[in-house]
Amino acid sequence: MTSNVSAPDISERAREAIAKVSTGVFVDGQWDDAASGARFNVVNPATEEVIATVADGGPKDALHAIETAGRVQSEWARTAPRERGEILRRAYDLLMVRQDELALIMTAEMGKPLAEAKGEVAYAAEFFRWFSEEAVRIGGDVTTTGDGKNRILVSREPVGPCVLVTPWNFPLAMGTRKIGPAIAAGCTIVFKPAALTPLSSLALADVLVEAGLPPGVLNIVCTTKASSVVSPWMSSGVARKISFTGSTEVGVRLLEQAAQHVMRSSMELGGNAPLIVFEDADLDRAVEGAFAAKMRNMGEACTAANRIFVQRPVAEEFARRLAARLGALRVGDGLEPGTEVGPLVEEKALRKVQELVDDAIDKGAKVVCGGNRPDRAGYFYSPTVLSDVSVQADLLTTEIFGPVAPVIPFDTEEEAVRMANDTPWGLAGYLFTQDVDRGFRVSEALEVGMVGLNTGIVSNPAAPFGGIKASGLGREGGRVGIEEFLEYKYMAVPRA
Ligand SMILES: O=CCCC(=O)O
Repeated sequence: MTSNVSAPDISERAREAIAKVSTGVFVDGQWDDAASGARFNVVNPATEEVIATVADGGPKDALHAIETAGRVQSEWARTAPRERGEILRRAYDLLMVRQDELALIMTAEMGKPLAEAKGEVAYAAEFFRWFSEEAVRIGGDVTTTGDGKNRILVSREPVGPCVLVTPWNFPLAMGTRKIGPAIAAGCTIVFKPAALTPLSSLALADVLVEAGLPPGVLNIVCTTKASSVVSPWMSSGVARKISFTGSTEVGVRLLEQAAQHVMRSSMELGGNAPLIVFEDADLDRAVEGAFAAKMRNMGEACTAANRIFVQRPVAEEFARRLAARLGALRVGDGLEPGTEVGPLVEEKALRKVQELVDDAIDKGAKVVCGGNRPDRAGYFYSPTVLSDVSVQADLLTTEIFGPVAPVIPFDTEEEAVRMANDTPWGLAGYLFTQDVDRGFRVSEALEVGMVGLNTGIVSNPAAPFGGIKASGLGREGGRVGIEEFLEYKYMAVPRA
């Protein structure tokens, strides 16, 4: 990254940007303290310093938010689609105008390097642009019954008030990917962002207000006790839909709660993505693809390549080249110019990564690069490549969520596909081959919702993002993204 701004200036600009963020509970267009008056700390994972405090919401705040969303729903559903689309389009423009400022906030609260944070702001904004275009294309259908006696008029209506719960790893984009289609469809929202990264979401509220979103359509409650806010929403009988991104364990609990009120549910849950490199692959391309699939967001992505299977004749060479790529990366505070790998989000995450690597080494893995913590404050872990990883190693059955690339050799295509599918998860998978038939054959055999064929990136606002098996239900983005927020209604009208 090139920059003519020195590190202290950037930290100062980050402080100024954070100081502008409203840090209360946001309900009915008003910012308030939490009913309990409690606040919690937001910590910069690179420096371990407190950078802000945020209102720590609880059940009272949650009830106020869901009642508001319920009260405003029918009026909001009647707004012109073009009006909803234009609010989203203005919000897209505002996000892009504030790209630098939002990136500074994101890097300070979450750790990703500034260049990646800017990339995420653009990615997040694109969901608003995409759904601004979808708002005016909510179609219907007119047909006739088979016996010719009735007309069938099919219309699409907003599903109703939505509970949106997002994770810390993409603090802005996971919000816009849910808020965009909800607004486009005419749904009101109660939204709980992750407690580790609330500032980006709170800044987004200000953007939407400036873009003209009416009071009560979006209500935000941050909290350190997720169930004290989300459970009242789920049991309110007012919320008609839950859209959650996070762990499979929490997703299952939310589905149980959703079942009590038969709520529509979209779940974007964990992953354990396989990445397969066949001996006929263009190895440079495979290394770059594996690098992207592993190192995007420091490995803290549900799409991250968690298990890299490489055909035996090229396994050693591939591991060597990948290690050369990862080992050369500059690790540091995301706000420092030139940083390519930031810290992990919190100490717990760091400990987990360290334990997984130690376990793999105990079970015979060789460290090709990394395998340790750099000697500095903050939750840093060195980019790591492990080769000859045993299938018994815990990191092959656990979402690593860190910059660790385990390389596992294989002999045959059947063996690679069998190992790739040997997991309860099914979010993303990647493969590298120059054989067209094999490319399609293996893509079709992988039990996942998304395949990268000779590419390490699958995420795009125009694509239906989501998984199968324990990785979730429903899709976000693409043409189908808005469907998750719409219900069908049909009228039968006699043709007499
Ligand atoms: O962690 C989930 C990845 C999200 C994305 O790639 O859009």
